[in-house]
Amino acid sequence: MATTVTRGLGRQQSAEACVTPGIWPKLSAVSQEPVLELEAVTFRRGDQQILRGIDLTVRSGEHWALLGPNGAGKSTVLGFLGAETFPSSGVVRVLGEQLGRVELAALRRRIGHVNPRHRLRSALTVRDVVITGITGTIELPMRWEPSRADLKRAGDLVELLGLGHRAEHLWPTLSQGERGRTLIARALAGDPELLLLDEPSTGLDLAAREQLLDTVDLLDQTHPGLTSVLVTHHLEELPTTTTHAALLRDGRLVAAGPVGEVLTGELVSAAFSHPIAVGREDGRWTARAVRRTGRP
Ligand SMILES: Nc1ncnc2c1ncn2[C@@H]1O[C@H](COP(=O)(O)OP(=O)(O)OP(=O)(O)O)[C@@H](O)[C@H]1O
Repeated sequence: MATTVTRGLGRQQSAEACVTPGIWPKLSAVSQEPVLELEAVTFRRGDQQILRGIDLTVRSGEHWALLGPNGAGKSTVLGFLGAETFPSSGVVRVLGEQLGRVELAALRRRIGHVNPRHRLRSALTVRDVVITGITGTIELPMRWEPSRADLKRAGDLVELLGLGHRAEHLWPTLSQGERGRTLIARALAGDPELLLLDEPSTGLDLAAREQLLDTVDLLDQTHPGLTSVLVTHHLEELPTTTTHAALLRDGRLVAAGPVGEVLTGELVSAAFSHPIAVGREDGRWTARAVRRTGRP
C-alpha cells in the first residue's frame, strides 16, 4: 500500500507517484491501517472559504503534529477528527467511520480529546475529572457511582500523569500545567484509539511545558498503538515521539508526511510566509527567523 506525502499546495500523492530521484526523499513502506482519512475536504462558513481541499491520511500508531499560522485552519481540521464538525464537501473518515453516516456519540467515545478550553463549571477533584473521561461527560452524572474498576483506572492514570499528590485537589485550584495533565488523563480514561491534543502547551511555563511533553512522550510506551494528532503553532512544542507533520496555510496543506521530511526550513517558511531556520537536536525541534546579513 502506498504511503501519503504531500508537498506543495496540491493533493496527496502516492509514494509511487511522487518519488522523483534527487528531489523526493525515500519513503518507507507503510502497512498500518488508516485511522483518519480526509479526501478533498472543504469547509465554508458564510462567504469565508476556510478549508480549500485537504487530503490527509493518518495511520494507526502514528503521532502527527498539525502546524501552521493563526487562522490556517488547524482547529477546524481537528474538529473533523474529533467528530465535532462536518465538512462542507469531501469525505472524512474517523476510525473507519464516515462522518455523516455514523452515530457521533458512539464514535466520540473512541476518541480522547484534550481541549485546553475544557468547559468544567463545578469544582471537581482531579480524580473526578479523570472519571468524567470514563462517563464521557463534563460533570459527574447524577445518581451514578463509579465502580471499583473505574476508581482503580482513574487512580492509575492520575499516578501515570504524575498527579498522585494532587488527586483530591479541586480543578479551580490547579495550575495550568496540572490541568493539562489532568485532561490528558481524562482523555485516556475512555481507553481511546485516537488522542487529539489541541495546543496542549498553551500558557505553560518552561518546566510545565517540558513535563507535559515528557508525559506525551511516555504515552508511546504506556499506550502503544494509540494514534495521536497534536495541534500547535510552535515547533519547540513537539514531543520527540512525533512521527509525522502536516503544515497548513490559508486552508490548504503545504506539506504532509514523515516529520523529518516536512519540517524543513523551506516548507516551514512557506507555511508561515516568513523565512524560518529549522533545527533538530535529540528529537526536539527549534525554529527561528532567518536574520538578513549586513543589517545595521
Ligand atoms: N464557525 C466559524 N464561522 C466563521 N469563521 C470561522 C468558523 N470557524 C473558524 N472560522 C475561521 O476560519 C479560519 C480558520 O480557523 P481555525 O480556528 O481553524 O484556525 P487555526 O489554524 O486553528 O487558528 P489559531 O492558530 O489562531 O487557533 C479563521 O479565519 C477563523 O476565523
